[in-house]
Amino acid sequence: MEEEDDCPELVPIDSQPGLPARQIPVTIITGYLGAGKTTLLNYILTEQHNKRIAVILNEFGEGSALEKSLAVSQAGELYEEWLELRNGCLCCSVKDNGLKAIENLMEKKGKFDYILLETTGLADPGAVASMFWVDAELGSDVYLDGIVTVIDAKYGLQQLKEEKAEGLVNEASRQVALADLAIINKTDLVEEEELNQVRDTVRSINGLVKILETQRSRVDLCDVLDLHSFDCQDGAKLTEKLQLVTPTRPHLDKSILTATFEVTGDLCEDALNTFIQDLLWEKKFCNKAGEPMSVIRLKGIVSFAGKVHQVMLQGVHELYELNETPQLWEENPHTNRLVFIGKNLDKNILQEIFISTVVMDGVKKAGV
Ligand SMILES: Nc1nc2c(ncn2[C@@H]2O[C@H](COP(=O)(O)OP(=O)(O)OP(=O)(O)O)[C@@H](O)[C@H]2O)c(=O)[nH]1
Ligand SMILES: [Zn+2]
Repeated sequence: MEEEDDCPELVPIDSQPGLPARQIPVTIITGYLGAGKTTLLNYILTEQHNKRIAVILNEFGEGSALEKSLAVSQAGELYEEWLELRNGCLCCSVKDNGLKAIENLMEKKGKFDYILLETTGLADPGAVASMFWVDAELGSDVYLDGIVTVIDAKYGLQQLKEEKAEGLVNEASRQVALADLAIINKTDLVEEEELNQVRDTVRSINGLVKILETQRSRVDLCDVLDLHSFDCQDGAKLTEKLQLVTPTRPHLDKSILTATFEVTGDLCEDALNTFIQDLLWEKKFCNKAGEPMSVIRLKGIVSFAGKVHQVMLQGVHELYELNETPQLWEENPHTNRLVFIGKNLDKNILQEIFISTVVMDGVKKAGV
């Protein structure tokens, strides 16, 4: 009974009868060991906002003293329990993987309206992100809002350049490749010159990511929450974003980079699926050196023959989705924009294959 009292009863959000249950946004917080993820979570939880945020600290048991104190100082010995934090935030700490934690959380639906999921420093955020697409049941309750990665301004460069055995991408680079927002933290520890190098390296990997620089992970909450990085409700915004992407140059021969192209015309849907599957699954396309292209993140806006709406393409590792957006095609001819983040990418080769296999007869004129 005591325990019951510890679990705060807040007013359910979905209290209006007749309305469909609202999906809860999930933000994944990644970042190399010690970069400042927990500091960021603590900051978000104590900042003034009117959200009730549930926090999942991955591998809580093995976590740092700071992580423990977050939970312990707020609510005593409770473990895997609901804790009420300042601002009415709720915190659920789990040892388990994120999926189980979110499932548990969803049983408490109505008590929170945002989920922050901290992954361990070495985690591949792609694997965590994928579960939102693969698990249909989970997908109806929550949606992935964005992937945030925290980078240590002092050690980040070293971590991003760390060489791995042939064919492997280091964890820090993978996290940057998948991020929608990169927070370069601990700027107090570096000189301008060093900071510039970190920023340039992050940009060289991911031409799409928004970059912020912080001390003690102090960010504007609106830069972190409600990014809508994966949903297709605002197709116009994504088009705008994709237009701004510039291709990047790798900072090391084998490192990850961003390739992008624009092609006008309507696409054949089946052919696009084949193209994507050949690229993501079969790894059929190679660069000039004969190395297979490997894509970690894929984004795009495409035009299918016979569809008046723009279609959004989202890919994380081997999973991808094509979703119609509410946005109508206004420009004519239709411009397909694709952004690829990965290894061994050759934009020209990709674009040639795309034009010859996916674009329907007609214009077939390449832009950019
Ligand atoms: N100098 C400095 N130290 C910071 C800053 N932000 C965080 N720290 C310190 O860096 C250490 C690691 O921060 P955490 O937030 O625990 O990092 P984390 O990414 O959660 O670490 P793990 O969960 O162990 O991977 C702590 O001692 C923080 O106090 C900063 O901007 N400047
Ligand atoms: Zn942490």
